[in-house]
Amino acid sequence: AIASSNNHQVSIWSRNGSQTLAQVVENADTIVSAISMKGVREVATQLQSLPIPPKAVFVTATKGLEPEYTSTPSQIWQETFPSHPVVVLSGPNLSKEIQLELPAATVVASTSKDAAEFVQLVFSSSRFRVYTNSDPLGVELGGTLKNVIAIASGVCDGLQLGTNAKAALVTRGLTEIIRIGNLWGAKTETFYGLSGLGDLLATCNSPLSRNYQVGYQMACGKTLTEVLAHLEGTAEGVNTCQVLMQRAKQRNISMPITEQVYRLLQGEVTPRQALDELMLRDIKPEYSY
Ligand SMILES: NC(=O)c1ccc[n+]([C@@H]2O[C@H](COP(=O)([O-])OP(=O)(O)OC[C@H]3O[C@@H](n4cnc5c(N)ncnc54)[C@H](O)[C@@H]3O)[C@@H](O)[C@H]2O)c1
Ligand SMILES: O=P(O)(O)OC[C@H](O)CO
Repeated sequence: AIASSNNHQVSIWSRNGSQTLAQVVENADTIVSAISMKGVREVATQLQSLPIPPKAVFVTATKGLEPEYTSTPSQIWQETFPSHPVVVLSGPNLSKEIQLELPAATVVASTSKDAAEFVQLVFSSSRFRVYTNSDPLGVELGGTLKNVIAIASGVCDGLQLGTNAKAALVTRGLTEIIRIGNLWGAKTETFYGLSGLGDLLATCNSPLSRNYQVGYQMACGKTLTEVLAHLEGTAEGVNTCQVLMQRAKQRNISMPITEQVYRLLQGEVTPRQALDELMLRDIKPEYSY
C-alpha cells in the first residue's frame, strides 16, 4: 500500500491468487518477498527458472532462519540471484499498525548503497520513515533473533512478573543477540538501532506480536500445539529458537534465555521452572572484561 501511494505500480503474487509468478515479475524493478521462512527457498528456486529483469532489486522482509544451514533469507536470495542486489527491510513494523497508517520507521540494508537508497525512496512516506544501513546481516538478525526474546517476554507478562523483570529480560536478551550476532559477522551498533533494539521493544511489548502471544498463552497454561492452532499467521520465533540453539551449541556460545525458551517450547520445563533456572544461574559480572 505504501509503494502504491508513492505512485509505483504494484502486483501481488500468492499461491492462491490468479496471477502467475512469471506475470508478476515480468517487468519488475523491485521484487519484495514477505513469505514466511519455510517457503523462502522454494519460491526463490521457482523464480530462478523465470526471466527476471537484469536490474531488478530483491527486497526481503522475512524474519526467520533456515533450519538446515542456519542461512538467513537474504543469504538465500543472494545465493540464488548472485548478480542482483539484495536489500533487507526490517524494523519495528507490526503489520496491523502499519495498515492503520500509524507512524513507523524501518531500515533498508544492503551491501549496495545504490540499491538501499532506491528501496528507501520506494517506501518512504509521511507515515513510514525509512533509514538506510550497510549491515544487512545485522539488520536481518536483529529482526529474527528478537522473536525468541519476544516469546520469553510474553511468558514474563503472562506470569505477571512485573516491569523490573521485563526490563531485565529484554536487556539481557539484547546481550544474547549481540553475543551471537557478533560471532555471526554482524556489527554491534546495528543491534542498538531500529532493527535491533527498536524491534525488540515493539515485539516484546505488544499483544499484536504472534511471538509474544506464544509465550503469553503458554504462561497462561496452553500447550504450544494449542496456541499455534489458533494463531493468526506465523510465529517465526518457534523455529528460530531451535535453529539458534543448534548454532549456539555448535559454537559453544552461552544463550541462557534462548535455552529456556527452547526447553519450554519442547515441553521440558514449565514457564515457572524456566524462570527459576534463569534466576538461579551462577552469579557473574554484567560484562566479561
Ligand atoms: N506480520 C508482521 O507484523 C510482520 C512484520 C514484519 C515482518 N514480518 C515477517 O514476514 C514474514 C511473513 O509474515 P506474515 O505475518 O505475513 O506471515 P503469514 O503466515 O501471515 O504469511 C506468510 C505467507 O507466506 C506464504 N507462503 C509460505 N510458504 C510458501 C510457499 N512455499 N510458497 C508460496 N507462499 C508461501 C503463505 O501462503 C502466507 O501467505 C515472517 O517472516 C514475519 O516474521 C511480519
Ligand atoms: O507478530 P510477530 O511476532 O511476527 O512480529 C511482527 C514484526 O516482526 C514486528 O516488527
